[in-house]
Amino acid sequence: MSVDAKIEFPVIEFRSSDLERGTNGWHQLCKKVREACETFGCFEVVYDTISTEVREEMFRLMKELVEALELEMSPTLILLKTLLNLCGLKVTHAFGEDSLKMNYTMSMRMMKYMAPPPGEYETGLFAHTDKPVSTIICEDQIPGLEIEVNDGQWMKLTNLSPSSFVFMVGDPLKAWSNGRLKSTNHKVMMSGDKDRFSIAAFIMPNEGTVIKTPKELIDEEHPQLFKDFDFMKFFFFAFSDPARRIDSGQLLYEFAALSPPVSNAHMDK
Ligand SMILES: O=C(O)CCC(=O)C(=O)O
Ligand SMILES: [Fe+2]
Repeated sequence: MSVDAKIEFPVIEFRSSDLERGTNGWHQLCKKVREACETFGCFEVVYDTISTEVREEMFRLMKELVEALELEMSPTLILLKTLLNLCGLKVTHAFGEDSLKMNYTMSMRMMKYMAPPPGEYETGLFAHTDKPVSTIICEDQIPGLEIEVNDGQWMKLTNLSPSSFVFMVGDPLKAWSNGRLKSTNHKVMMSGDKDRFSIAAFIMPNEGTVIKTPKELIDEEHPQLFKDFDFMKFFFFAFSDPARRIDSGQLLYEFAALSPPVSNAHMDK
């Protein structure tokens, strides 16, 4: 909806001839960009070097991938349920209570990790545990993802099949499962001479979702480790300023740890 018909949103054409530094065209372009940024803080970029066909193809493929990932997600949740049961955990009731049922949106992020200088081994993404409920990573066959298997021991995920995704448990799922599911510390390390591209699909529960450990997962042997918490509050906390000083894997404990753990926390609820 247009707010005021008299206000004209700046439209700036980026012609390749004007992109050469120091030319007249370059100076004029700089002036237009500066003015637009001063008045509006944004502007429309007309840049036809990237053809409409390439853009259309990119969005078509992205839609295809999103649909595939959405399909992938439901089997993954079923798999989780099965895994928990196979681990001997008495969770049949918990699921029959729909405790893992939630409404969520999937947000996606595309990443490009630049190849490091020759011969170097460089951090592409610092070590962290994921803050969404779970993540599915799709990479372009250039390895780089590493997971921490023991304290300080990193395992490189190489030789992933071209049709595989990597599923990561996030901190909220770890809290929900009373620590039984592990939210693995992971990072991206770059070596070699190729850039790496990846796409991550994050499961973000809707606002108001409370992460609550089902009572079936709490007993004398497995006291409740985390209090019930609002997912969004945890998410905002994890990306807040004070959280910067805290190790990523510790954030969940800082935010929601019950100290000491409680073996009958849910019993009378
Ligand atoms: O790019 C990757 O392989 C990992 C991305 C990741 O861990 C993240 O975005 O949380
Ligand atoms: Fe991650």
